[in-house]
Formats: sequence, C-alpha cells, structure tokens
Amino acid sequence: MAFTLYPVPLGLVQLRKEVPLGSLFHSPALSSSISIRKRLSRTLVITCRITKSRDSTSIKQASLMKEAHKYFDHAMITVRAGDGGHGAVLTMPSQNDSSSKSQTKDKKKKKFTSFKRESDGSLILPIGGHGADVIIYADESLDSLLEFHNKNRFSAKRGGNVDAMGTINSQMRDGIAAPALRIPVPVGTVVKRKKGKVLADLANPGDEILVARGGQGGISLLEMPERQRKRMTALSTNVMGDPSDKVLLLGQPGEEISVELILRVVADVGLVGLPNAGKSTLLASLTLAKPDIADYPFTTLMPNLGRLNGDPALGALQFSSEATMADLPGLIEGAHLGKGLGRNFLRHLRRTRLLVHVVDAAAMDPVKDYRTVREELRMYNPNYLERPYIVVLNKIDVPEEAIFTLISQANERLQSLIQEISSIGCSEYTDFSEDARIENCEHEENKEKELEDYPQPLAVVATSLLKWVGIDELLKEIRAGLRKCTDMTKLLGPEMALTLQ
Ligand SMILES: Nc1nc2c(ncn2[C@@H]2O[C@H](COP(=O)(O)OP(=O)(O)OP(=O)(O)O)[C@@H](O)[C@H]2O)c(=O)[nH]1
Repeated sequence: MAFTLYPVPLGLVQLRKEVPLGSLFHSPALSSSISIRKRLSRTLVITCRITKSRDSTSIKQASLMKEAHKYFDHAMITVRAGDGGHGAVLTMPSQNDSSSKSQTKDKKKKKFTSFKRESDGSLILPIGGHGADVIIYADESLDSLLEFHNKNRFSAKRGGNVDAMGTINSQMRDGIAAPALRIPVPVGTVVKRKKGKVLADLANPGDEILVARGGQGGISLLEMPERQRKRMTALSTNVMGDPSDKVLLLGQPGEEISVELILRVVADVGLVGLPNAGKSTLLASLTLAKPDIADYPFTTLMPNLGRLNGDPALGALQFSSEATMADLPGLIEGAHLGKGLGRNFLRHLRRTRLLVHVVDAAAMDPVKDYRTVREELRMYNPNYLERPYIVVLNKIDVPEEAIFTLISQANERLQSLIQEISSIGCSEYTDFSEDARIENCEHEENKEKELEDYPQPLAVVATSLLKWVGIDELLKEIRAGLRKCTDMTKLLGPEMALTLQ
C-alpha cells in the first residue's frame, strides 16, 4: 500500500467542525504522524491547529525516573569558571581637570602623593575582580546523580569590572571577586576528567575539589600625553604604551572542563536479598529513611541510604557515632551477568563493611533463596563473601498465627531454618588484611570455592518488620557486627575507609 506524506505544523489535526483526529508532537526520534484515509466520494477538509505539545523536559524526567537505575550513579557535566572582570583606562587628574591650572603646585603635589603606591613608589592601580572558581563537594543530603541528567552545564559568575572611568583618584577599588560556584554531589562520588585521570574521590562529607579556576581580573592602565609618559613610566609599570596594551585591561577567561561523575555508594551496612524480601522495610524500620515500599518486586530502583543511631556500647566519647545503611535493589539469579537491575548495583557493595541478607522466611524455599543471593555475590566478586554478614529471616508473621508460635518457641520450621542457614559456611573469618593483599591473585581461585568454604553468618535473626518483632535484637547484632569489622579499613584500603568511628 502506498502512502503520501503531507507535512503540517506541530499541533492538533482535526476535520473541519468535526472531532479531532489526533495531535502531532515531537517524539525523541521522529515526529508523530496520523494516517487519514480518503473515503470515496467524500472530500476530507483537514485543519491543523497549534496546541501546546507535551513538554519535552517532563517526558525526559519521566523516563529518567523510570530508568533511574541506569543513570543515578553516572553523569557527565561541563563546568565553566567565571571570566575575570575588566580593568580600566585611567588618566592622571591634572590632564583633564581644567581648574587644575588655577591650583597651586603644592596642592597638585599633595593630590598626586595621596594615591596608593607600592613600597618602591609606583602607583597601585585597581584590577578587575577574579572570576568565580567551580568547586564540586560531597553533600550528605544527596544520594544520586540523577539531577545532573536534567542540568549538565554550569557556568560560574564573572568578576566585577573596575568600577571607575576617567580620572584616577584615591577612592578607587578593585573589581569585586565572584564567589565560587559550589556544586553538591553525593558522598562517594568520584570526579574524573572526561576520558582522563581521576581528579578526586569525594568519600567523606565536605570533601571538595576545585575543578575549574576563574579567570584573573584585567589590570588598569594610565593614559597620558607623551610628554608625561616618560616621567610616569619611571613610577609605574602600568602605563599604556600602545593600543595592544588594551588586552591587559580585559579579564582572563575562566577555565572550562568536562568531568565525569561516578557514584560509588558509601555505606557501613549493605542490605541484600531477593526482590520483595523486605529490605526497604528494614531500612525504614532502623533509620529515618523513607524508601518506597510496595508488594511487588523491584520497588527499589536505586540505593536508599539511612543512618543508624549511635552505638551506646562504644562508650561516652563515641556514642554519637553513626553508621550508614544502604538498601540496594533486589538481586535475582543471573544478577552478576546483568539480569534484573544486576551489575549496576552489585558494584555498590564494594564500599560496605557489613552485609545484611534479608530472606523472606515465608517463601517456598528460603534456604534456596538465600543460596541464590550468596551465589550471585560470589560470581560477581568472591571477596564479598569474605565480608562479615548477618542473615535476617523476615516475615515470620506469615501466616498470621505464626508469630504466636514463634513467641512460644514452638515454630519448628523457623528453628530448623535458622539452624540450616547458620551452618552454611565455615566458622572462621579470614584475616582481612591478608586477604586484601592477595585479593587479585586469588580472584580466579576463589571462584572455584563453594559457598560452604566461606564464613558462616555472624548471626541469624528472625524478624517480622511489620509487627516490630526481632528489630531490637537485629539492631544489637548489626552494631556488634560493625564493631567486629572495624578492621575492614585495612581490607578496603585507606581510600575506602568508612566512617563508623
Ligand atoms: N507480612 C509481612 N510483610 C512484610 C514484612 N516486611 C516487609 N513486608 C512487605 O513485603 C513487601 C515488600 O517489601 P519491601 O521492603 O518493598 O521489599 P524489598 O526487598 O525492598 O523489595 P525490592 O524493592 O523489590 O527489592 C511490602 O509489601 C512490605 O510491606 C513483614 O515482616 N511481614
């Protein structure tokens, strides 16, 4: 069948005095089209009216939110520091001032000597303000780089010009320096030159890096007749020689640079488990974080962070210490190959010290689920299995009456689950520092190891997060686990040192 294409303006297409046929708006790839069949013996009159098309930025934002997991930890931005402010061409007072003829020589001398001078006697002329630098800094209140996909270009302010013209006087001031443009990024962001070297790893709150330097302000020059110039050259180097000197008046341009931002989530505790196991509910129960919780898999599309309260067992001086907890999207079989939200998130466990496996105890086969997740971790990076971890058997209230049987210690199924999971693995934790040293050469060898060859959990805790059962015990175990693995700094190296203490 042959089609004829008729171009019309974007907007609403309708039959004259009849119903609209549809609206034409830009889609990212091509303009939309409407097919209109010409009926026999009837001529169709088509009008095209411009209507407000769908806002392209809202479309972009919607797709960002839908696929947040693809974008939240990576962004490219271009920053431009501010240009320097301009200097000015100034003249000596005697040159313009007609009344100066009537002034006495003494008065002139006094005025001349009141200007600001260097110690060698040369005049200090005002300079243009420094252009704003661009600084990227780690801000604890942020947890993703998504914003940088909406806005990826930043320009800092230019410095102020020398606010003066004409005759030089002693009140003249330098142009105002522009304040630095500070761009906040989440803690754990690595800043790299585009396809180049790493500039900084902003692993701690407040860490910052100056990525583009503002331009210097232009200097001011003295303009004067030839006869005076000789004398003044001896006193000041800022005397205008020829027209090309004017370039000195102009502020220098600010630097422009494109940088890559890569977020590596920094958290003391990482929550892992199959989708729907209750990881987000756990984060919301132990911290003030408010992650999305719903009864379907992959509610969590990007890591959520929360803060645990200080650990009283650390003593008075360290009581205020807090640990961060990250809820990662659910893992499924094949995650290490990129299935589900897969590899995007497995790498974010790198900077966690303690793992908490959340297992749905009401599932058909919780032990199999638990093994699936451990297996995925092993396939992605066997070192994750060396890390201390706690297992949470969640949803023990399902079915409803089960919670009562737990309290009476009569729930055999639960007890045997706890037993079975506790016994998977060996009882010894490896020496972390030693492990870190030989991490690379053993990488392949580790892949040969079975789950049973890796350490057992520090604890297995049964919980019903919905009914607030087992939460205090879990918190106690997490704190004990964190205290045990303060050695992890050695394992991860100083650049990844985390902030429990
Ligand atoms: N009955 C019962 N339901 C629970 C419990 N904890 C969580 N849930 C429910 O389980 C569902 C999934 O919880 P989430 O916290 O979103 O699970 P998740 O592991 O974060 O899920 P993903 O985001 O898919 O990874 C929600 O409907 C929760 O209300 C529990 O202890 N008992």
